[in-house]
Amino acid sequence: MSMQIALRHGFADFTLDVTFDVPAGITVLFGRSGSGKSTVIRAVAGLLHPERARIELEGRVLCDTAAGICLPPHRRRIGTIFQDARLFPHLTVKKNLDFGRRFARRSVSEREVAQMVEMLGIGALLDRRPDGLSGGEQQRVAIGRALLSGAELILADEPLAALDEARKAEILPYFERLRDELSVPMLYVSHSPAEVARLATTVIALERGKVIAQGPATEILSDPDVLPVGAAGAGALILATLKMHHPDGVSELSAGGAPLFLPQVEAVPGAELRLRIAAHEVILSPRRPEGLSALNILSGTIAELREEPGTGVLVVLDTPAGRILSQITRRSATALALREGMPCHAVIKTLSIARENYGGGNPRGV
Ligand SMILES: Nc1ncnc2c1ncn2[C@@H]1O[C@H](COP(=O)(O)OP(=O)(O)OP(=O)(O)O)[C@@H](O)[C@H]1O
Repeated sequence: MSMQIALRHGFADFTLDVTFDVPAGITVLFGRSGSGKSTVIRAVAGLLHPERARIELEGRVLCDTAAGICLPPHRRRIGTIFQDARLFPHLTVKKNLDFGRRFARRSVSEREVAQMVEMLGIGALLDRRPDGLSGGEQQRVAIGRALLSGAELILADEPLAALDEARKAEILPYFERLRDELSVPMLYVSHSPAEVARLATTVIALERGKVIAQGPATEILSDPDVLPVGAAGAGALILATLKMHHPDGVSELSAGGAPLFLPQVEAVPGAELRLRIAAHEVILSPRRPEGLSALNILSGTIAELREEPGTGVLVVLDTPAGRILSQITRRSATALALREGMPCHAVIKTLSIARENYGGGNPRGV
């Protein structure tokens, strides 16, 4: 399953000019406000007629301006999930799901519906109407409706933006399941680094209407050239395997052979997890620290020192667990005489890796 997108469209003060592929899994369009994310979504959905475009989904041409082809939205076989669920208020959850099915291009069996209902945890809601559901529940129904329409691609335009933190935490695992258990690719818009780290298989980073980087999430998020949200949002994404739960409530993981400790992780030993480690949470020490309360020490080599506007320095450390970013002051960098190629140790407090910063599933970008 894949999609190829090449788009060019100009507004008075803005030109979008992008070319990228959407492979299996979740491809996150990531970038600051005004970088062009929604314009891409609208063009792919068929809600905006671009000046020049070629969009192909599974070998089907949805839009080829050179050939005068531009299919209307209802012929694209694309399901869309917006910030607000946009369910029909007068219909029950079951009828809302049936509505998606009615417009499916292929017949969707009762078994498929039952699987989807189970996957999204909405079985108990089927006879209820949308106004009695929480925002997170409504969004899960909207996802079900989009998937049951027989869509070959799901567009998700900031689907969590209108939810509070508790509802976001409730719905993120469902997106993880869709990513890992379904073959339908998803193009997902977000400007939250934590959300990108948790969900993205592939990241397309946009800036002023151009793609500035694209590739597997682990590479793009650890690349100091790609900080669409600014240095303050910098953080690395590393992959780890859960080893065991200790009786004192700490879970032990292994990241590239290096041990890491987190507060009780809700997963079984052997599970693969992705961890986002924010750059401002990482302390550096040229010598291996001893006698600290912090449990996680990753040893590595400084790959790059990058001056940031203001007083900061972003340090890129290569470790067996992957690239780690650390945001420190220029004063600290000078005091520690940090330089590229130097061995260094990253100290990460166990509690600084918050629940919303780790998630399970297929993180390797396949
Ligand atoms: N219909 C329009 N007419 C003129 N300019 C537009 C139009 N739609 C979008 N733009 C401009 O195109 C640029 C990109 O907008 P777009 O909504 O795609 O960005 P975005 O990355 O989705 O932003 P956000 O995260 O705030 O939603 C902005 O400068 C915006 O003002």
